Amino acid sequence: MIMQLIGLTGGIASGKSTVSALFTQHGVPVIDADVIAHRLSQPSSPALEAIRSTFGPDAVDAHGALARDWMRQHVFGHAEARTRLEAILHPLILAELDQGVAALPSETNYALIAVPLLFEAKGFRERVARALVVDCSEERQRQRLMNRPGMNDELADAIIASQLPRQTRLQYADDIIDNEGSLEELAEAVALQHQRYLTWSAAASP
Ligand SMILES: CC(C)(COP(=O)(O)OP(=O)(O)OC[C@H]1O[C@@H](n2cnc3c(N)ncnc32)[C@H](O)[C@@H]1O)[C@@H](O)C(=O)NCCC(=O)NCCS
Ligand SMILES: Nc1ncnc2c1ncn2[C@@H]1O[C@H](COP(=O)(O)OP(=O)(O)OP(=O)(O)O)[C@@H](O)[C@H]1O
Repeated sequence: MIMQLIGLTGGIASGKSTVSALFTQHGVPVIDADVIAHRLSQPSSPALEAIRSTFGPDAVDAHGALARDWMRQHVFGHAEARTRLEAILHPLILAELDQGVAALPSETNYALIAVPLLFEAKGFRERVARALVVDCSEERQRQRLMNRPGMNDELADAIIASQLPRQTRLQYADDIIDNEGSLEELAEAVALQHQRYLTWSAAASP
């Protein structure tokens, strides 16, 4: 059995984490780039010293972890700063993704790699056989995003503008999960897609 990798992506607050949790309920392993990025922002991380020397002492909090609020304000709406942060974090995220894949059980049919910037950032798309996009309208996306603590219109605009436009992401998709509706509808869509991937991964393995 050759394990197949699917890249799961979507705009901010489109529902990637919710979809990941639903695939996990079907026993599908999910390796999440956001979870890795959060781990890399903890005090012991090799990224922190590079972040401090690039962005200055304000980028690190009193405990030695990444100052997330500070960094959010500094990178969204500031493409050059965002590129510098990504240049530090993305190679480390890719290395941890590869380690995670290598540690998966050998009997795995297929696994998901959840990556918000699957199409935007270098190195991610080429690691997966197919790209699965979680999609919803921009109105629904903003509605879900604005429920997040500390969010405001200006920050939401800046984050959405730093990601691919919805239509471009849909053009790059191999598969799409619609997340405009209820959680029940989403669970049904994931169950259907899971069956398709089981069939596809069995056919793709010699
Ligand atoms: C800027 C940071 C500190 C803000 O932290 P915050 O807690 O607000 O966000 P969190 O990390 O939970 O990410 C939430 C969402 O923000 C969006 N996002 C994160 N990083 C980026 C980015 N570089 N460009 C565009 N959107 C991004 C994604 O949709 C992601 O799902 C953080 O997002 C970060 O360290 N980003 C750089 C690492 C990265 O590129 N992560 C994406 C993995 S491919
Ligand atoms: N179909 C749905 N019905 C109702 N609420 C939903 C639905 N899908 C997602 N949500 C809610 O919308 C919010 C965003 O979803 P989620 O965290 O899964 O998105 P995400 O794409 O992982 O976000 P991020 O880009 O920040 O990582 C969450 O509060 C989630 O519970």
